[in-house]
Amino acid sequence: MATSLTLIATPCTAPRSSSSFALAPRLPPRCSNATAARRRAVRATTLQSDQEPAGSGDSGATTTKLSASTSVRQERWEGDLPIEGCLPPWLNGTYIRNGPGMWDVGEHAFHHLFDGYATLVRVSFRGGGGARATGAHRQIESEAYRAAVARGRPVLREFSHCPAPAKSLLHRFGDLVGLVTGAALTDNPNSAVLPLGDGRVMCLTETTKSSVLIDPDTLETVGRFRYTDRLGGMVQSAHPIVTDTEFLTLLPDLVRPGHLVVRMEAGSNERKVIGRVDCRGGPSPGWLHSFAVTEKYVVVPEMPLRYSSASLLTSELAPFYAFDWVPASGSYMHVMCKSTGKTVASVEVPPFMAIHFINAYEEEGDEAAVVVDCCEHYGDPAIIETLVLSRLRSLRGKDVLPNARVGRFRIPLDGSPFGELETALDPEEHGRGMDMCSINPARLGRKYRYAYACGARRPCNFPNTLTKIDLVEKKAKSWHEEGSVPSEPFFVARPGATDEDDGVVISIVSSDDGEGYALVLDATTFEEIARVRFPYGLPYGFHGCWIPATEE
Ligand SMILES: CC(=O)/C=C/C=C(C)/C=C/C1=C(C)CCCC1(C)C
Ligand SMILES: CC(/C=C/C=O)=C\C=C\C=O
Ligand SMILES: [Fe+2]
Repeated sequence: MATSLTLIATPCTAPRSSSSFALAPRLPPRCSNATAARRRAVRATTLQSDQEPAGSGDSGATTTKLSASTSVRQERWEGDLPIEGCLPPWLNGTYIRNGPGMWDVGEHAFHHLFDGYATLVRVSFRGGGGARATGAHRQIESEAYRAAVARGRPVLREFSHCPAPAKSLLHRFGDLVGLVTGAALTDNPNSAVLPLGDGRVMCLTETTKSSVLIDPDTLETVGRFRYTDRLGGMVQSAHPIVTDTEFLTLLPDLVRPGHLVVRMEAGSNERKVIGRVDCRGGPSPGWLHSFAVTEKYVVVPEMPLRYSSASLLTSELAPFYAFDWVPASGSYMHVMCKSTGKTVASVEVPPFMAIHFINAYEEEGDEAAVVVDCCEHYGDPAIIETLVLSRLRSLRGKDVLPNARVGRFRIPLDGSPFGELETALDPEEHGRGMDMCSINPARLGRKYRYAYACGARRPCNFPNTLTKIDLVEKKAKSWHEEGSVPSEPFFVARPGATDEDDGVVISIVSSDDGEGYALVLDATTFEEIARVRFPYGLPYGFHGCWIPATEE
């Protein structure tokens, strides 16, 4: 059983003490900004790293006291963070990362990585002469989280967890209503965190009700994001595409298999339909965690891992939780014009399995096409099972991470019925592991050269490197530290930069020896330039965002 760490009810700024954790002198002393004052760590008063496990469940193996998949319940922590190395003078702003940091509640231990209650980690950087970093860590107070803490068990349906059916007939009727209306589904927004064009910051996952606003400074949960339209639907992409002016997302239609492509203007709460794509395979839409856009088009993927209507209606788990693997139903890619809502291409493609799309762009000329890149798992849904917590905890060091690659689709725009899928670079370049990607946002929807992702240094059971992929030279550079699990490498451009890789990459690392720190890599060289340590280990998390500081 993995240990769970509970850091509850800590004051906003907990008592400060001298740092008692090692600051490894990995970087030249002349470059260190970690003055004595800044070395002061803020220790949460209730830190109990040797606390007994909170649940018994199926999490399996014995582990070290803190690892990436150890639950850390942190109601609120804020403090100064010591910096090792040099923050670039221009790095002024806030990085926030979302993810499932709490997989145990009461006696209940969750089964899958995607089940955990949403946990935010913030690092605010002020680079240059008076460099400073402050951090924060807080649970998102979703209805699912609050109910689970109050009852000592999950009450709503999570990714791999269905609450037991009610015993009485009357309550069974209540269950049915919950299933049909979606009220029984989680609102635990543990996937992405997105600054909207109007300054609001949204966290979300794949249920529509999971869209929640947070305060980026205090990490406080502001409240549910209420869509004022009447589009309904229970499910959404966990990765809307957000720019300064708009928010684009897909709403799978589970009744009449298809997807609504919708747009919401910055400042609005009303989504408007751009168009609808009908699914080609059945019996239901393919799982849609993320999608891609080009400058003119929205690309809607349809893969053979499909929502299981039976599971959703009965609250019983399907072979892949809420999904069925239906290879015979085929794989397709659809391309919709953003301005007309017309589907301009709908092609059959080789079988694929992708959770995250990297980017897409248009190729003009005689052979006009849309090129779409994704983290592709060789058309095998086994990656879902790889992310079961007991496997993550018990198989560390075993080479059981399924192979993945940068999959590149070419979707012809001339009416041809088939699209191609090829491997964009030799997967050995990134250890045959590939997921949790980002790009320079200035290249969104345009031809691009670099992607940042988590790759593998084998043997491993989970991606354990930060990798910069050069899609032109077909090469990769990696950062790796034994026993460390880094989260998605998030690219932040230097203000005024023109080169695509002029900036830094930020990731939060959870290490086996119980450390948690934000790592800052030079995006060009992919060398470490700074790390900023938290006073205790942090659980693994998914996706991040960057909010530039406003001029003082
Ligand atoms: C964290 C991540 O990558 C994915 C999370 C997905 C979730 C929480 C999916 C939840 C769902 C249900 C609870 C039932 C309905 C279907 C579905 C949206 C998959
Ligand atoms: C951790 C993960 C997906 C997270 C969802 O947002 C996928 C990891 C895949 C491993 O290669
Ligand atoms: Fe994701």
